[in-house]
Amino acid sequence: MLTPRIKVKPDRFGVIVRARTLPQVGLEEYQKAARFLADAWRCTRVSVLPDGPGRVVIRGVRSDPLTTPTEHRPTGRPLEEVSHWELGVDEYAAPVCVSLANVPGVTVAGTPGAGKTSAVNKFVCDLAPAAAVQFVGFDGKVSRAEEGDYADLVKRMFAFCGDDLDEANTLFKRLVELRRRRSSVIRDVLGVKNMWHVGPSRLWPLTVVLIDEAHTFFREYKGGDAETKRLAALTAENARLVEDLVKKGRSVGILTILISQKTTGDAIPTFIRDVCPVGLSFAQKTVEAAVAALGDDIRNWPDASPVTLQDPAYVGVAVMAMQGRPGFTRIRTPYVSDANAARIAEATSHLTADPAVCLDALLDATGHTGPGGDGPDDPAVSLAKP
Ligand SMILES: Nc1ncnc2c1ncn2[C@@H]1O[C@H](COP(=O)(O)OP(=O)(O)OP(=O)(O)O)[C@@H](O)[C@H]1O
Repeated sequence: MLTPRIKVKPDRFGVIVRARTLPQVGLEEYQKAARFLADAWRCTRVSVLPDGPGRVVIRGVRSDPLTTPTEHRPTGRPLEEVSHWELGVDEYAAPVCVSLANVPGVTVAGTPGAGKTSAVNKFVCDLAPAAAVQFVGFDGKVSRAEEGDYADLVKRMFAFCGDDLDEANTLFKRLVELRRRRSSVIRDVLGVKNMWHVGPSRLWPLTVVLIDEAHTFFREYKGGDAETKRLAALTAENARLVEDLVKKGRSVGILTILISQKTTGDAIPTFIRDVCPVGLSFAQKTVEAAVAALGDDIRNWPDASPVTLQDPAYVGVAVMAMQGRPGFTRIRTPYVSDANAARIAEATSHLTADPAVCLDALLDATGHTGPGGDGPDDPAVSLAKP
């Protein structure tokens, strides 16, 4: 009998064990034994992953990281890398981080009270201290910013709009205009076709478009009277404008985050939803809602389905799908209180700037006259390199 030598590191949740494989006992045999190890070690769950050739790392958690609430107190200091979105920890307490570079859209779904607002608070608080990030907010739940979840965050937003469809339409058009201007000048001004090759900067900030209760802005109005027809035309146009932002915004540094209880096709048009590479879902009531939020594949992973997260112990737990990776990750997101979000928004409000104005400044500084500038020059001519 051979007994492998192991190295054990305990932590708050359990143990991390590093071991060598043995003749006829490889990774697969360790993995098959995981559930017996869980019983023997009195762990909630045990996973075995490769740790280089001939080595395995065994993670055993005695208390479940998913049902252990955590709180995050934002520091107010800028992140080293603004494109790193630290979401929380997975079921083995390993940090889960998503790269936002080259991501044009994110969807966040979940039943009321499941933790969406707290997740958005964290996201904004983490990025707000960077001058290279600007935010714009839409909240379909309120008429004015002071009424809702964005009452404090609005201080760090260069524009905000409530449920007024005309106002939303005007603001979406303004953002599409920014997208167009950026697309037409990016090569001349940044010297690259994709902003992520050089990273966001103060004058070319990552522009985060937060659309909460997104269905408000896209819903279909059915009816023959003139007002209903007008609203139907507005929401249809809103959908086309947001489609433009999501389909063409990636390379010019525009990230759209759509938040809605359900992300079924009637709430967020599928031509928008299906081009968002990152999807997060907090608890859901039905399999259909889970499929809308995470794609059809979630049917194949019933243990990870957000339908299983309806117990109050799972408030703040989200399931994530990432394009190009099999399976799903469950994540315990830390709670970020409104008070902390207010503190950070206030402390960083001086960094707020309209990216369109930043673009004007950048064009001026680099001697370009951008489209939409006042100069008599044909923009195509004035932007051409000598
Ligand atoms: N990550 C978390 N960890 C622990 N508790 C949380 C977490 N997120 C939220 N909560 C608790 O749940 C409550 C509701 O959360 P939140 O407002 O984020 O839900 P929501 O999904 O945005 O709801 P709604 O759709 O109604 O806006 C919070 O006040 C807080 O008490």
